[in-house]
Amino acid sequence: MELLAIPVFVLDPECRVIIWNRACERLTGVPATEVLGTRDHWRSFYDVPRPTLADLVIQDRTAEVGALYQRQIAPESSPEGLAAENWCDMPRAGKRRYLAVDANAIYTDDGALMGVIETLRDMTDEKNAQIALEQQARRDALTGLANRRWFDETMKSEWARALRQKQPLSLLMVDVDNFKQYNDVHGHLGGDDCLRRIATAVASEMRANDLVARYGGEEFAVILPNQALKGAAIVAERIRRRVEKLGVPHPVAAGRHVTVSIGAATALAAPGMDPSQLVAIADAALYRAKHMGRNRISLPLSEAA
Ligand SMILES: Nc1nc2c(ncn2[C@@H]2O[C@H](COP(=O)(O)OP(=O)(O)OP(=O)(O)O)[C@@H](O)[C@H]2O)c(=O)[nH]1
Repeated sequence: MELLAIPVFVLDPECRVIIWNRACERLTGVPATEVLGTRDHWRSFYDVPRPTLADLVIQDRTAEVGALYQRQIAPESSPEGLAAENWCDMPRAGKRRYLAVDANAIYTDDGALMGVIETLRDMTDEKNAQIALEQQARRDALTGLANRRWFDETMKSEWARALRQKQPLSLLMVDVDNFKQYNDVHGHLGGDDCLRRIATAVASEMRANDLVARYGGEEFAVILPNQALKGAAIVAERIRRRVEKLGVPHPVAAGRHVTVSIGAATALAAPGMDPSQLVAIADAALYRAKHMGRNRISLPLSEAA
């Protein structure tokens, strides 16, 4: 076991380390001499005290795996023990790692527990590749912003959160003005370039919890969690000005520059309502902003000054 290429450690029935092989030393950056005979093995994997999978098997706490691990592998694939995957802090190795872990009990001939063997597989590269793929599938290819699917998912989860926390949820619909004429003069590729510049400008005005998405065509949507209408109007006006200041020449617009119109909406989520109503209210406000002459923001009718 010492020379196995796979990282392995073994705990005795009192959860003390009795084997910590070389590959485990390499993975964790912790020499065997430091952990053998101790119950400190968790320190090699986590910043805060918590059981490893082997501890859960020994202590018959298998019901806790779901809460403690990112992913539990179905028991059928590991009938003798437990299998799970988790992000580990790896304090001594200095680099977070995604580990696939198996923990299997070893018994004496007369059925007494001798210990539990835990094997570890570093799956960080595979996990990162999977995350990158998932992220890519949620982004709009032209602008790199969240795509419509990500927008819909976020609206749903933020709506549920707003309902739970009794916090307002705001939404901005941002639409490029007279974009058809821009395309007509600069061609579709020129239009694409303009959309990218606007996307970057809108995204630069956002805070960490906000989500900017390409809603479709030349329309963007901005989700502002925990934001009341007053704050949403301030963000909207900042975005409007930011785009105007880009100074992208427009062949026919009144100010000769590309501008956006923005409709804002805010709701205190209530049971029986759904996020599509917020989209409809913001869309109606956007329509009014267009109707009033473009390059402006508009609030829901009941809130407008
Ligand atoms: N270049 C480019 N153009 C797009 C894209 N998606 C939509 N468009 C164009 O955006 C234009 C939108 O035109 P309209 O809906 O008439 O709106 P508009 O000309 O912006 O007028 P208002 O919204 O009323 O100010 C159309 O010409 C679409 O072809 C895209 O991905 N790239």
